[in-house]
Amino acid sequence: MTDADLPLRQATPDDFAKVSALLFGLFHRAFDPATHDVERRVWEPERALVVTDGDDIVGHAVAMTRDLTVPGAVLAAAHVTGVGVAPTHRRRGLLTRLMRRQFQDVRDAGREPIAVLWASEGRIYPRFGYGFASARLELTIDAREVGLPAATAAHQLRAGTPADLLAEMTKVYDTLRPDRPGWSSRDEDWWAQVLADPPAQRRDATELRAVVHEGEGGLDGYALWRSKSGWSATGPDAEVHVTEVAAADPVAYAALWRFLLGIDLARRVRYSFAALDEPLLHLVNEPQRLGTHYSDGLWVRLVDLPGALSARRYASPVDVVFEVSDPILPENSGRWRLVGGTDRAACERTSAEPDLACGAVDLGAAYLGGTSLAALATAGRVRELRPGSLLPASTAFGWHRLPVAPEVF
Ligand SMILES: CC(=O)SCCNC(=O)CCNC(=O)[C@H](O)C(C)(C)COP(=O)(O)OP(=O)(O)OC[C@H]1O[C@@H](n2cnc3c(N)ncnc32)[C@H](O)[C@@H]1OP(=O)(O)O
Repeated sequence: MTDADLPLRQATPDDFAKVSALLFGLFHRAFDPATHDVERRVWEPERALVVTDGDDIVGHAVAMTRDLTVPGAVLAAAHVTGVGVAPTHRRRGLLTRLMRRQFQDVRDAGREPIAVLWASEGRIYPRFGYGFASARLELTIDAREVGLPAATAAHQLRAGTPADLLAEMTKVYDTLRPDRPGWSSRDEDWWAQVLADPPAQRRDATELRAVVHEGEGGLDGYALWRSKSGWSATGPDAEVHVTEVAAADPVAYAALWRFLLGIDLARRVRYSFAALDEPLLHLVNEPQRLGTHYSDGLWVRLVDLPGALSARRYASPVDVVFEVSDPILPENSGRWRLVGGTDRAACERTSAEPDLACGAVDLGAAYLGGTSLAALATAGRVRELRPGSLLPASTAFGWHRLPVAPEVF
């Protein structure tokens, strides 16, 4: 039997043990029962695909059912994860088969116009039409070298375990989510995944801790963090590892960061999910000492191109014709006229002369408003066919807030 003939099928609940063993191995993680259990809670067998070779599972990919906030809208989006092919079967086209079938399934279900993922390596997914759509800043903050303005309003911080404060955190998250491109919906199981804190993954740091903020109007922010003890020849040298900060207003945002940066005995604060337009850059008195490092984020695939382009909103009026190429999903190829603005959008096939030419991969990259069409044009990926059409389209695809995903899924 050649690899092209190996059976590819929808998973069953009983497949999870083998899928889990495959993924632990591929991602170079020692098996950990606690992680296995929490991953099982979010795994969706009916949306998982496996390739088998005899009794072995040698390939896997799953699409999780979650919503994603995009500019001006909250959309159903296939959250693709757990992609892997056994080292014994790599580079023989199994991933290609899994991706094609997954797109077909998503298209057939007709519910999700886009798919989204975190890529283990940037080289893997552009060939399948995924564009690099959001980036993030990883911060290593020199806590004693940055100052924040003093508090100006009455407020209160309440600390507890994540389990104790889950209801409060869920409330804040769901209130903020509709206006935060890159945030994914979290049901009870996803919160369990986000808060899962297996000792095997703590890397010598403490358990996860939570703090919520209450301002004059009540609950309006929270942070999740852990810390790692450290002593140097000159004294205390602990680190605070912040995993999430969410705040509904500037008072809560400043108060949470004042708390995190002021924890006694700590000298560094690490945070890996800052947006490229992170407000902290403008709050502290020494942004250089935030120790910013540019890093990756979400990759977006327009599975149903007209459905996706008409589902988001645009920062300014746009009326543009794209000539799109999409070798993997030819249904998306051809000329599309997009007319939209801040309150509505429509995208339809047209025979009109095109203004811009690009791949579906480039519209995926631009979709969340984090990668500009102008930058893609400078990189030679988007071509301006009608002079003057690029800048208004590029402005329209932007948004008032840059996308950032608060968690790796
Ligand atoms: C959303 C997520 O889950 S991200 C996690 C992705 N998984 C991992 O990184 C785990 C370790 N790696 C793997 O499991 C596998 O190597 C995979 C899944 C990345 C690739 O699976 P394969 O079955 O080997 O891929 P497949 O044979 O279909 O390759 C298709 C093409 O992509 C290329 N390709 C695949 N993986 C890579 C890679 N890691 N780097 C560069 N090119 C790659 C292949 O060379 C091939 O190119 P070609 O068509 O020009 O010959």
